[in-house]
Amino acid sequence: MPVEPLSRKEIEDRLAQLPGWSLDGDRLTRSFRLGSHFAAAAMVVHIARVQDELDHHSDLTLGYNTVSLGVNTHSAGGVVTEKDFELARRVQELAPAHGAG
Ligand SMILES: C[C@H](O)[C@H](O)[C@H]1CNC2=NC(N)=NC(=O)C2=N1
Repeated sequence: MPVEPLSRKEIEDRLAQLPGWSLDGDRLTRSFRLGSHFAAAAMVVHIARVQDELDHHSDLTLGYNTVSLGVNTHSAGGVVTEKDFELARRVQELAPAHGAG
């Protein structure tokens, strides 16, 4: 089933439930700060597993004590869809276990 682009209002309504996430152009983005570089690397692996499960993948960047994501839906023309929010919610759920804020 094709995924449809979300309207600006639909995106803003969903962002209101996702602290720390924002719309940067046509991508949902968020950065997390962690207690160590190794903790950040572990969170990247955890996110990678979820992304494979969802078959939906962000640009996922490991920095010094940071993890950053940017995601949109290529198959919908590189815009934000419900699939991006599904991934963002899953990342929000796993973040506390990594001490990520
Ligand atoms: C074949 C596979 O389902 C597609 O390439 C998936 C994989 N992961 C994806 N990730 C993202 N962010 N957008 C997509 O359109 C997408 N498509």
